[in-house]
Amino acid sequence: MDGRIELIDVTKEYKHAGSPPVSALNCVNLSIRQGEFVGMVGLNASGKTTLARMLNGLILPSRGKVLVNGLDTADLAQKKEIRRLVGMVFQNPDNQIINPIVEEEVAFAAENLNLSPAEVRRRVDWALEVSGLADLRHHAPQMLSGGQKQRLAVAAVLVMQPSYLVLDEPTSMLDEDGRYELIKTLQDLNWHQRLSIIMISHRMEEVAPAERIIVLHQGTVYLDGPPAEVFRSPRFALAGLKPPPIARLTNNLLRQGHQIDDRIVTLEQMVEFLCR
Ligand SMILES: Nc1ncnc2c1ncn2[C@@H]1O[C@H](COP(=O)(O)OP(=O)(O)OP(=O)(O)O)[C@@H](O)[C@H]1O
Repeated sequence: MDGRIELIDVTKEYKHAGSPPVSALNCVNLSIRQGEFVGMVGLNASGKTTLARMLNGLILPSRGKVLVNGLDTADLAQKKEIRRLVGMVFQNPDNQIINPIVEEEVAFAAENLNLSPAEVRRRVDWALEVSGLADLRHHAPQMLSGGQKQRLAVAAVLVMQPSYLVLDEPTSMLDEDGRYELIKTLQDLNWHQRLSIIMISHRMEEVAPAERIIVLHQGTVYLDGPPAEVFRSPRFALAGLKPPPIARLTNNLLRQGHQIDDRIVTLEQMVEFLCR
């Protein structure tokens, strides 16, 4: 049976002595299948980071349950396996990299899994290859560009052979080239390795290639569906969000009566359509 992450009636309240509780998530129900590419968007403070960190048990629900392939994130005995199944990549790669050489950084996580040296080597070679870093394996991480560092953070998670990769605004510190390379790497991992990608971003053009977009608004799942439907929904604007330029172009053309595939939301899809 295919795996999935399930959130069942999940509520999260942050409590600090002396202040009223802050409600970050309200009764969220979600199911993310293994192999899906999900973009998660929403205004500041809508609950995205809280939800992302719940997916591998970094944050536990105040009420409700999070199940990863059936394992409860609140069950301490499952913590190690859940952290292996659900890899996390954060905003700033500099905060995640601790080893002086690229391949040592990638090997580090695998060495903690009690694998044979041959298996560690095999996984490191594979992770560097699929992250496009094979030629940089002997470099010092601080010599890498922002985009390369972020792909190193991805490679360091991949050696654990996760089923899900959760990325919290991974491109926010990258330039355009770095963003493009990272998104391309994530798409390849999703297509070729069937790795689930769950990516938070403020840039709609980055989540447009996903197969599903989840919009969080005031701690609830406000919209959930294929990108074209989500971007066209009146609720998308009500959540304070603006579709990416190509989705707006497609909608304008449709409104003017042009014959165009209404699912087009990315530049690549538009180019393919026009060249057909
Ligand atoms: N550790 C915490 N203690 C108290 N309140 C918190 C804590 N972490 C988050 N919050 C509050 O929970 C709500 C949701 O925050 P969260 O960081 O999950 O939102 P977000 O959508 O990721 O925001 P952003 O886009 O700004 O990163 C906000 O009101 C935030 O202030």
